[in-house]
Amino acid sequence: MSSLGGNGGRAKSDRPPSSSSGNTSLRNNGVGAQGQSHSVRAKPAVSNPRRSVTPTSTTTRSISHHHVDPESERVRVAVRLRPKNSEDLAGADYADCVELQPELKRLKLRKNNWSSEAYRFDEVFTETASQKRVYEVVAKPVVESVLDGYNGTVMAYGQTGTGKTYTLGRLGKDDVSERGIMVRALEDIIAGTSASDSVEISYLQLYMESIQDLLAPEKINIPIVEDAKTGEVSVPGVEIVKIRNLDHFLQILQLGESNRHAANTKLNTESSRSHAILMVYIRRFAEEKDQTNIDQQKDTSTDRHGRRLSTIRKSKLLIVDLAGSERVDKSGSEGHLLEEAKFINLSLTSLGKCINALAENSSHIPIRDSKLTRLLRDSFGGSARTSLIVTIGPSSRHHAETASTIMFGQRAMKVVNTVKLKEEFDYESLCRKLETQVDHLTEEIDRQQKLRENDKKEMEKKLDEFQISSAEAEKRFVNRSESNLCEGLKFHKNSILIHQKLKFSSTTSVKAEDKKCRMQNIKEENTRLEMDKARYLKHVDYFKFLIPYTGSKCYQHQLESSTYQKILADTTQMYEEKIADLVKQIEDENERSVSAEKETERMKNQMNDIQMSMQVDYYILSTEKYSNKFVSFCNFGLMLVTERIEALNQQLNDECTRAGEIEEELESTKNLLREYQDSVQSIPPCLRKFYINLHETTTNELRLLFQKVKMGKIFLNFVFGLKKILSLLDSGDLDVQTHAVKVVANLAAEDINQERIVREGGLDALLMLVESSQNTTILRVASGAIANLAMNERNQGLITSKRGARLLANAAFKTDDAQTLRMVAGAIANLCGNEKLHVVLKDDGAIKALLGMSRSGNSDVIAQIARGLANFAKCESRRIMQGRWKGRSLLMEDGVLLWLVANLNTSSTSTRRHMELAICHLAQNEDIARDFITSGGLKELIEISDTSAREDIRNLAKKTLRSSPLFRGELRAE
Ligand SMILES: Nc1ncnc2c1ncn2[C@@H]1O[C@H](COP(=O)(O)OP(=O)(O)OP(=O)(O)O)[C@@H](O)[C@H]1O
Repeated sequence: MSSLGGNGGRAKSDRPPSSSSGNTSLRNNGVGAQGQSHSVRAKPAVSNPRRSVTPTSTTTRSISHHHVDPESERVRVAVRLRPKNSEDLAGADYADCVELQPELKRLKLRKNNWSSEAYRFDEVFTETASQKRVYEVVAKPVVESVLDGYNGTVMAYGQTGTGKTYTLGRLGKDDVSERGIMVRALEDIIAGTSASDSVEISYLQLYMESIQDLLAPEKINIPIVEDAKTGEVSVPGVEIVKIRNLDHFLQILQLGESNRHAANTKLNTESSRSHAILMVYIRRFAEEKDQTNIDQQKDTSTDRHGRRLSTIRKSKLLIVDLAGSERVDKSGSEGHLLEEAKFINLSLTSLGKCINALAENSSHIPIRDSKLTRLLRDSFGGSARTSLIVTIGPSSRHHAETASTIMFGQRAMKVVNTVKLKEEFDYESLCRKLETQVDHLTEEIDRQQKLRENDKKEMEKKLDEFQISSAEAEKRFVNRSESNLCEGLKFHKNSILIHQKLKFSSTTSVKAEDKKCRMQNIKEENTRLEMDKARYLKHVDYFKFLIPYTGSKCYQHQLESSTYQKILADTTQMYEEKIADLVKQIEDENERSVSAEKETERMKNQMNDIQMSMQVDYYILSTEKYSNKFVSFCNFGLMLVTERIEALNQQLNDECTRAGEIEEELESTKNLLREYQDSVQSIPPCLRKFYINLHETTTNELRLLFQKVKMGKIFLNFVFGLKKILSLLDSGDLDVQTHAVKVVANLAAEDINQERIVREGGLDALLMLVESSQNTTILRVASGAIANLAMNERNQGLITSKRGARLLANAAFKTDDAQTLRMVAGAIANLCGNEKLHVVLKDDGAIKALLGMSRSGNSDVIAQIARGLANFAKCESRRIMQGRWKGRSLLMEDGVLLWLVANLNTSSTSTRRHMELAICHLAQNEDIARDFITSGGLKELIEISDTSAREDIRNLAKKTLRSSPLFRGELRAE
């Protein structure tokens, strides 16, 4: 399961690399695998799987199917700076704690007063960034992917009053350009869904570890339910409202807002003390378009009632407005509010811990520590696409909170989610569809069965009739013509014979033609013979006519000669026979011709019969073929449905098996955790060896450690070694001591490590070094470490209570090394910002020492001195203005004003700004007004009101000049 609760083992190859620290180092380039795009959403190359539905038997089954097309994606983080409010402006602070470089997507945070660090984010919004732009960069890509079926989270994190609710929850009733992410997201979701889809919301708040329904505030303590198999988190008791349109949503959101509990704190009278979570549930219907089933789709994409059948994509958008992340002590919470802040801190702290653990690829993610982390388990390291906007204010007063907010954002950027498309079949529809298909097919099969039976009966009848008629025909054939009729019968059973028969038929016709020809010849021959006979008879007649007239004996003789008579008789007979024969032949031929014609006619009739029977055959054959085809089609359909059911069964089995595997995995992870905890209890031998032997370790090992710390690779994980490292601070080996103090100084640079360093005795050890070490490097590094610790309000009192101010003052006189003096001055300057320590600082000689360090002439040192004096003077003037203090400035005795007047015009711009501020604030002390005039302060104040590079300082100087009667008098006198 990959979520807040359990992706510890996942490789994070695409995690953004972190670069080494330094005065302006990039702690996190933050773009990593996702490239430079500022868009939160890299349009996923997630395929759009379609599910095919196949016809089945009459039983249907609904099996949950989660399509998984995972894609690694880092949590996207943007930072937004709130414009200065009246409090920020009134304070006319010496410097903002951040500098934005939006074109580089970079933010520079003043690390301390001599250096800053740069951090890169996915986007950096200046105070002028519009709500529209913030939505489009931070939330719109998430909203679009939610519409595509992915879960998404948009979350705001930051100190109270920095604009989380403004960014997320602004309704913009009067001015739509003011609308926040919630309204804009719903606007896009409503526009991106159709009437058949559904958009529902619930709105809840997490307050004091209790979930309350903001749409039904009477519902409190609503439990969170986690699906053991899918890990999905739900809050089943909450009200879910189906959204009709944007106006409807605005009404609901307003109702929820009015129910949201907001407690006043000193920091912001409208500060929200609860975490508000808007949940938007989207169900979208997607059409089936699987090409493989296109034919079946044509028939079955609607059920019998004409309803369309589809898959469902269910996705969820969380918009989370976290409670303020400031510390309890600073918000001035008391009593109930203190309790409340503890709970708020508990959930935010555990969110931070989870994010740290995920960013560090830890095997244990403490998701169960709070309800907030349980609710957000899918948003960090899970399968949702997540965008985080961290909001910060400009004021240096909240430097520590701003720094911790920025670090939270940086760590969140290292968290990688594995987004997954969540698509399910609309199982109800699928069942309906399968049932419909089954009904349809069953009906069709019955109908076809009936048709087939009818056809069969019809065919049998026809076959019978045909058999009868063919038997009769056969009989007739046999009777009429022994050979030809039999042949004819065979023809109808065999197409080859039919062709032969056809051929025969044409041959018969040819023979008839021959006969006609021959008849013609015979007739012609006959005619010719008849003509010969006639000619011969004429010849005989002519001889008979000549005989009486010639009397010629020869002729007589010839005529009476018996031979001649015989020849004549024979010839005559021959001709007569021949003629008779020919006549006979003609008659025979005529007879045969008639009989052949008759036969031909009969054969033609026979042919018609045969063709008729052939058509019957063809009909029988095609009907059989059709019904066979239909049967195989039905069988195919049945087979597909059966296969589909089997596949779904298989899938169910697979998922059950997978669930079993996951449970086993969980069990083994738990065992591992137990082992790990055991091993933590008794520090593993390797670690023990490493740290116990640290005394003897070479400086190279320490160097390596130092590098690691410098690279930011070791933060809280350093627990095992911190004590040992601290013990090395008083090592006899100078080299070891030097490296050890460097390690500690670098650890102290991280806010997150400071509490532990102080608890483990690190502050004492550092002060001891400042007091006793003669080594310049050690002195410089130890002072730097103390300066870092002194940035944090909670350490400042501790430092002075441990004589830190005096030790730093002594150190200031002990060395002339400019870099060491810069650190010492920086440390004192930080302490000057705490009004409770002013007296101690003065009494312990820290102010005098501060001024004394200007002897170095080093501009960096002078910058720190000026900053310290500005801090001091500002705190004093604030107390005076708030009526909490009256009296001469503690700075006057040590000659601060004279120093300021003397150095003002020779300093660099930024140092000059601090000096100008110090002069302005000192000028507000009425009790030193006269000294102020005589020391030349008034002249400088007038100059500042006119020429200062900063408008706010010019205004402060003018205001001071106006407000002091003495100054006004002086000005009039001039
Ligand atoms: N970008 C901005 N532009 C203009 N005004 C802003 C901006 N951000 C915040 N504000 C104003 O600052 C004030 C505090 O903002 P908001 O209530 O949103 O802070 P928050 O971080 O939600 O505080 P809390 O944690 O207490 O809820 C509001 O008056 C708000 O209108």
